[in-house]
Amino acid sequence: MAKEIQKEQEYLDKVKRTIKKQINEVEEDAAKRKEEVIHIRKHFWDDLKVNMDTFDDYLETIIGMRQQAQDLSVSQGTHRHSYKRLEKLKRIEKVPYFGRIDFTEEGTNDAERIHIGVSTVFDETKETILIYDWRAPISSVYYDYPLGPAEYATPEGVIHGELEGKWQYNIRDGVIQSMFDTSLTIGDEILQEVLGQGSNKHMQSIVATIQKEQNKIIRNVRGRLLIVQGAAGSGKTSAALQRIAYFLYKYRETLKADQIILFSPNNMFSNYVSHVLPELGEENMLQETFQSYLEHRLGDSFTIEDPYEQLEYLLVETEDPAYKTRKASIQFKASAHFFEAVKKYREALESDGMLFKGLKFRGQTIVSAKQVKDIFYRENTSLRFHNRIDMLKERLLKEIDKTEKLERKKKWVQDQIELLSKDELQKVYNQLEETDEFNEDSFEFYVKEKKVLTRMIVRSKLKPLRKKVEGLQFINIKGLYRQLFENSIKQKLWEEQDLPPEWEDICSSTRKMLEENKLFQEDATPYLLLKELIQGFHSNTSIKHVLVDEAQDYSVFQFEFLKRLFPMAKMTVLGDFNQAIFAHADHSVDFRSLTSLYGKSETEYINLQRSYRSTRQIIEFTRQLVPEGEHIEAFDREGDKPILSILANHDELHTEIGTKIEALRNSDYQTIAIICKSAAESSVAYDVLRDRIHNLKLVKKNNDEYEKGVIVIPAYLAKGIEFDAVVIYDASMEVYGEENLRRMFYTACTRAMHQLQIYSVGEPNQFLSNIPSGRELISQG
Ligand SMILES: Nc1ncnc2c1ncn2[C@@H]1O[C@H](COP(=O)(O)OP(=O)(O)OP(=O)(O)O)[C@@H](O)[C@H]1O
Repeated sequence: MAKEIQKEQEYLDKVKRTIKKQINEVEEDAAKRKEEVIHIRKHFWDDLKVNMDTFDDYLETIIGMRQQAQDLSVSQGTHRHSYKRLEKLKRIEKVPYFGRIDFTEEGTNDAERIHIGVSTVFDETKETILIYDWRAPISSVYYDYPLGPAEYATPEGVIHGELEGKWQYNIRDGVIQSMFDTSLTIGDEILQEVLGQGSNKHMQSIVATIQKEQNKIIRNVRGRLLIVQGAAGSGKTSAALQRIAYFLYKYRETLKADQIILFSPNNMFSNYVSHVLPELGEENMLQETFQSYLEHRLGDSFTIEDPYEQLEYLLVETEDPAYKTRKASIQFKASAHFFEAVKKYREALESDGMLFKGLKFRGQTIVSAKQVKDIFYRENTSLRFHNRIDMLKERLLKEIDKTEKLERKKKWVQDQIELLSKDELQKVYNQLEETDEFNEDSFEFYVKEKKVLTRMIVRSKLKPLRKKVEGLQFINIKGLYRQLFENSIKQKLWEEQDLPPEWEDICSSTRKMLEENKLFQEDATPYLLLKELIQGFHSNTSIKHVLVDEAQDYSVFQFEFLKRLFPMAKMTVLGDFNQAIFAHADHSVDFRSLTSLYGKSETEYINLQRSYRSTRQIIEFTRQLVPEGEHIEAFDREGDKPILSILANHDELHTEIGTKIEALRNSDYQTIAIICKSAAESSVAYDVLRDRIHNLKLVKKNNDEYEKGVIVIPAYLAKGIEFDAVVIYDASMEVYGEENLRRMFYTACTRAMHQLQIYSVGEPNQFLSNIPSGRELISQG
């Protein structure tokens, strides 16, 4: 082995020398480019002859300026490119590669040694590849095959061959620390080591240890929709991010990072995952939360409840008299029934039920709401709905034209002219000057001036009304959404048995919110969908890939919406039913039902069963918390068993937590989370524990950064992230007594990588009662 390592170190040294040389070359080039840019910027005006005397001089000046600007932009582009290349080379200088395959292509005799790293490195001749990018076609063999026959797809066809050897390297600072022949070692040594390390403030890339099933997700480019259901910690987010890097490599000629968008649950999560792509030498994709999109579209008209407010209400306000109605409302409004009803409603509006706003100008009605409605249902009825809306818009604009003409004659216009400021008058003269009317004799000029002023005043006063009509604001969307919850429409849309018993109360509370210009979370997407179904969809055609993480928290409305919003994009949806903690979860989409979005032939489904985040002991415990959890496989990494400690009261609890945190800190754990059920419980816990735990932090929904150290956090905010050690604040029956909190509890426990400590004040919750104590879980107290 020592000999093998030495030989490999020689290869590594050669690679390092090549990289160093390239760094020097690129550095030189980058410096030159920089100087060029500075020179052009500094001497932009010196090198330019500015002469505006004649039209030809003027033209020449403009052409010269354009040329200079073009030169500057080219130099800046080249400089940026050199700089990027330099950054890439520097990043791989210390660890140029992490794996190797020895592959004999069919029809040849010798195995070629293929070293695999984060990016491609050529030798000096630029003909031989010293390191293959992990995304290159041949690199897939490294992830997909054990020794023996293997193949990989290239644009020219499938290459068959024999995989003769497969190695993993542990390289640090340019020195090989160890290397593993994966055909000899049992298990994945490097993966063991990586997973055994402490958690980080930011998520890390996994390219050195991508697993076969994850590679399928990363490289899948077949259909329009890829659905990934995966256990907690199975690498869904990781796979999503490496998939983006893969796209950026595979389609590098045509795809830019800002044509990819990742929908994430909150800003803290966005921040947590924001380092993976730069670490891989790629620019970050766009990131958005669904809530921020809703705010962007509806925030001007409504105050929109955010999903965490909604969840907090459901977790905490169980004694509120309106609680039952609200819960039923949330579930109903996320259901397929409601979705179908909204679509049916929009269709029904073609023949009846549209609501409009009348047009008024200076207190006078131009067209009343009723007249608009009459026009809509009388004219152009054979056209399609959206064309009818367009025709109606044109018609209303014409009515405004008529009004404009009439208004010009009115006295208020003359009054306004007299009140015009000097500046405004100047503007009119300028206009007249441009049209040559200035040269005419003074009487005519006076008449024209008046005309222009009159036109200008009436037009500018009517401008807001025109804008409203152009923006289709004459359609009363709020009224139309409200109408869905009125008795007048009830029979048309629903079968009595489809409606929840709380229907009447749901209707009145929804109407009340609308009157106050507020939208419950559960109303926001249906409202927007209805608006778009009526006014036509806003779409973004530049986005080519949409990835939705934590997709179990999205309703059928939201998926439909994303599909229509990004009509040119392929979609990747990643989630885990067992972590569906949102209120509508009972009625949330089964991922398989998403097939209807793009059809069966355009949809692929991948299931990830193996979990990598936590130790075997933690996974063996957590998988018992959820139905069919026995299918979840643990990666073989050993650790302590989770511990359940039952305490008599909160004083004891706080003393115990204080001691536990001290012990965890002494064991050098960097990220420790005390996970609570809700923000309310977190706040209570924090107030007591802050005096006992030094530098304790409370995480709230608007936190942007994932903090190292010891934090108190509600379970729903800990989603998607992980901690070295997790302390469940109070897993008692009192706190988690409801069956619908099972997934929340599971989500909280599965955040732990190395240590899981569960406390319960009094009797533990029912999810723990099925677990044979003393085996996976040791009971103390
Ligand atoms: N192939 C791998 N190599 C190294 N680490 C991995 C691999 N796959 C997953 N991990 C690690 O496992 C942890 C969990 O991964 P990730 O967060 O992507 O899982 P997830 O399925 O999105 O989890 P959750 O559903 O609980 O949010 C991370 O620390 C990640 O780095």
